[in-house]
Amino acid sequence: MKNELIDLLCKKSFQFSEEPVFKLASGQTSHYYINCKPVTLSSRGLYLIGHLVFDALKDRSIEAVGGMTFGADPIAVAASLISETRGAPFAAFSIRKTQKDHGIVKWIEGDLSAGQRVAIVEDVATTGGSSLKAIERARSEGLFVDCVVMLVDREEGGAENIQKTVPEVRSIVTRAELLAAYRGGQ
Ligand SMILES: O=P(O)(O)OC[C@H]1O[C@H](OP(=O)(O)OP(=O)(O)O)[C@H](O)[C@@H]1O
Ligand SMILES: O=C(O)c1cc(=O)[nH]c(=O)[nH]1
Repeated sequence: MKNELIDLLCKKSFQFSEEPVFKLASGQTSHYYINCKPVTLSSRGLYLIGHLVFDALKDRSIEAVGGMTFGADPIAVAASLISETRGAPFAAFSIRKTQKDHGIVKWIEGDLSAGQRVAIVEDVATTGGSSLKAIERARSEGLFVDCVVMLVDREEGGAENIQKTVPEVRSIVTRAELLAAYRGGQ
C-alpha cells in the first residue's frame, strides 16, 4: 500500500522547479511542493491513506483523530472510516483555523469530550508549525494529544519541533522516499 501511495503522490502531488517559486505556509520558499489534495481527495488515495494511518495508530488506544483544516480533514476521515471496518473504531475531528462567528461557535468540530486521547494528523509537515497550532488548540479544549502522524514528512525539522511537545511522531512517507521514487520515475 505504501508504495502505491508514493506512486500516487509522485504522479499527482509532487512538483519541482529549478527556481524556488513555491511559497510555503511558514513564509519560506522552496524548489518543490507537495500538494497532497489530489491524492487525499481521490477514492484510491483515501483507501490507501485510511489503512496506512490506521496501521500507524492501531497500537495507540486513541479515541479520535483529527487536525488543522483543510489538509488534515480527509486523512482523519479516511482513518476513522477504516478504523470501523477493521474493528477498532475511533472518531474524526477537525480544527478550525479561524473562529466561526455564528451558529454554535466551536474551534473543534466532532463528537469529542474533554479528557479524550487523540492523535493529530497532518498532510505535509515542513516546520511543524501547523501541527503545533493544532496540538495547542486540542489541548486548550481539554484533549490529551497522544501522538502525531504526518502523511509526508519534508524532513526539514518539523518532526523534531513537534517532538518537543509530543514525543511520539510518525510519518507515512518521507521526503527521501518520495524524491527517490520521483527521480526513479522520471
Ligand atoms: O509544517 P508547516 O510549516 O506548518 O507547513 C505545513 C502546513 O502547510 C500546509 O497547510 P496550508 O496552510 O497551506 O493549509 P491548507 O491545508 O488549508 O491548504 C500543509 O497542509 C500543512 O498544514
Ligand atoms: O510548507 C508548506 O506550506 C507546504 C509544503 C508542501 O510541500 N506542501 C504543502 O501543502 N505545504
